[in-house]
Amino acid sequence: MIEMRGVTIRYGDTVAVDDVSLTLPTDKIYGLLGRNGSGKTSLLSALASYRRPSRGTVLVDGVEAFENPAIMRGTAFIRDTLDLNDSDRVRAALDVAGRLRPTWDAEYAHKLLDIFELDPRKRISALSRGQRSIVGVVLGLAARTPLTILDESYLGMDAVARTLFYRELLADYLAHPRTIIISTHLIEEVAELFERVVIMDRGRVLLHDETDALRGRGVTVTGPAEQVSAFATGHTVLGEQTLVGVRALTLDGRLDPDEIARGERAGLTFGPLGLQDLFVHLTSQRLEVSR
Ligand SMILES: Nc1ncnc2c1ncn2[C@@H]1O[C@H](COP(=O)(O)OP(=O)(O)OP(=O)(O)O)[C@@H](O)[C@H]1O
Repeated sequence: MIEMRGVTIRYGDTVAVDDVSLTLPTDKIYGLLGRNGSGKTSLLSALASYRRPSRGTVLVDGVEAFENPAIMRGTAFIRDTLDLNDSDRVRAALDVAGRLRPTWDAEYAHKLLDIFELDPRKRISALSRGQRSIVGVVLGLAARTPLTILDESYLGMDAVARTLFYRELLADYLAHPRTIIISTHLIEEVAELFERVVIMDRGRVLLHDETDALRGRGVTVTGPAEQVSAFATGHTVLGEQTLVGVRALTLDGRLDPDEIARGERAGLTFGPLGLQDLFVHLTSQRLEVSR
């Protein structure tokens, strides 16, 4: 169990994390979502023992995490800015990681480089942005640490590389269950991987729940604009998209099955609420929804 108790992180006058208490059961994949500047990286730095909170504590299985060598060896914190020696070759960077971590799987690391078609003889300084991200992802996955944190670590990767990454992450997690926390802005793309979702807003945790429970929080209804609007009367609308006469509305809450059946007979289609729609709704005050 990983616990944050009353964690506050300040930079001068800025309160980046504001009195957060959070309990994270282990061996799950978490998605950490939040708008720019909402405090995700700061929160993750405290979870990874990179930063001592201004106030509060982080406990791993009841033990204070900060400056605890065993907990730190068991934590991989991969950020978009990799802390690597630029003159090293990729192979050397992997060797360093292997010496630091008892759980490191060198064979798996090289298998991942093969999958991503990255030559281990390349120098870190010669890598493209996406290739640097691939090195980060390899360092995170092959570490097989009880706590693995990927903080927007795969942003430079192209769509093929990201798909390979999601596939590998899931396969390796199923073979070696551990706690993985992924912070991302590519919500819909990774939503399927998350067992639980934590949403931050202005330094606070707005929501922490199972992904399946969140999906049950709303429904989308799509069809001819007029019919959709008529159907939505009396419901709270969370989001709207209209394109050449077809309207898709996201409605709050579950619908009565009879109501859905009536809507389907009228030519409307229904689907579950997308995580991104819920996120946008919960964290944006400035997006006006028109009807
Ligand atoms: N080293 C720092 N010095 C001063 N302020 C900082 C520092 N790091 C972060 N902040 C501030 O703390 C707040 C939270 O930043 P943080 O990087 O944790 O957010 P984030 O959710 O990770 O953002 P993003 O999605 O843009 O990466 C922001 O207001 C940011 O300006």
